[in-house]
Amino acid sequence: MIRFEHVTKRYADGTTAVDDLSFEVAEGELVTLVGPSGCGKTTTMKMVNRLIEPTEGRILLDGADIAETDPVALRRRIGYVIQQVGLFPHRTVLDNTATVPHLLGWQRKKARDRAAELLELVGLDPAVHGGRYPDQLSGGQRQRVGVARALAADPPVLLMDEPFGAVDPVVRERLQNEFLRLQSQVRKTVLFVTHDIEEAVRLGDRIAVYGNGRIEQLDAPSVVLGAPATPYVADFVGADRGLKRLSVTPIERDDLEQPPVVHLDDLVEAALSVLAGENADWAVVLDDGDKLHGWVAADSIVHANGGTVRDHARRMEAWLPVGASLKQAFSTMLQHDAGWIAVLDGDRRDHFLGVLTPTSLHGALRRSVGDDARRADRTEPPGGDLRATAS
Ligand SMILES: Nc1ncnc2c1ncn2[C@@H]1O[C@H](COP(=O)(O)OP(=O)(O)OP(=O)(O)O)[C@@H](O)[C@H]1O
Repeated sequence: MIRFEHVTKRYADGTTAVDDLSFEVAEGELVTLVGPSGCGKTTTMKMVNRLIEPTEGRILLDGADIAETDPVALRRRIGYVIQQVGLFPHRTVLDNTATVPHLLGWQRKKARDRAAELLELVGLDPAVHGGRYPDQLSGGQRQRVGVARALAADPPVLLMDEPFGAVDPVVRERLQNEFLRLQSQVRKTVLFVTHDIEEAVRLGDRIAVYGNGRIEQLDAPSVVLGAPATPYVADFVGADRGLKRLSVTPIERDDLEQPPVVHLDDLVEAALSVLAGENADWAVVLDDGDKLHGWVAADSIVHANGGTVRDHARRMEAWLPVGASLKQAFSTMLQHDAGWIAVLDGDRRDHFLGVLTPTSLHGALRRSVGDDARRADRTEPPGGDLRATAS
């Protein structure tokens, strides 16, 4: 969808801001550009909407060279969100949001309806906020309007330059989560500039780690964190990259352990024989519908005088749906002071799939490094020479 072919930008004073850059962003993909200040991220982004012209190379949008497209027409196909939102102070939030539809000549009612729809989508009530002026909003709300405005004409491409950089960390995390939810609905092709590795990892389908005008590595976040391509990348992502990996690695079914399972109405003797057969100290307890109830310990039933598991089972509150992150798994273990957590089928609520222990959690983390490295190999853009160049 967006393709950079050997793009170089040298400014008049001789600074090479971007150096022979070749990479591709697929349709519907969100690529974060991350790196220290001055490494060429913004220059890369501004070349896409022709606020800056490359010195060499070309950029293709849907296969067409953007140098041959009228810049104004081009920019109408590209939503642009920046840190200093740039809302018009004397226009209402609704009118600000409808800016591009107005420019495109939409009828007033259609443009305002679309703006109201977009405000709802970014979590602002048009009836409450639509008539306000930008200075009557919080910083986080202004950023949301910036996102709504960029999406108003439904552009296929979004460029976002540190859009959440000016708000405090709590609001920032909320905006990031909202944006992820939004992106899962609208599936735009997004280039997102940030200097914050946490943000890059959280948002990006892939992240491009910049160093001095070049991309040092372009891969899925878990690969960048698990297998940094160069010492520079390893240093940039930080010594705690293992911890960061936890938040981008989902629990998969194959990660789970299968302890013995008994049911609430099983007789105690039957449960004991299951436990003995598997040489286990405890078993997961399910109800009639195979939904998680809790667990039962061998030593709590070994001296029981008849009865069923129901009389001895304990409830288990530490559970997560499959697909939740390993970070959530770890955090749930700590929160419940539990040595394991139950993993349930997210689609069939409460349907028990298996358990995750610290050992299997570690296994999952190691498994995903290999998986992602293989996946990254398969998703190389066509044409071997178009790989992001590692210096
Ligand atoms: N108009 C200009 N003339 C000369 N040099 C420039 C110009 N604009 C940017 N540069 C230089 O180009 C390099 C890349 O700048 P760019 O703004 O792309 O970096 P960045 O990675 O986005 O940085 P930041 O995170 O600080 O915004 C820097 O060395 C910068 O000083």
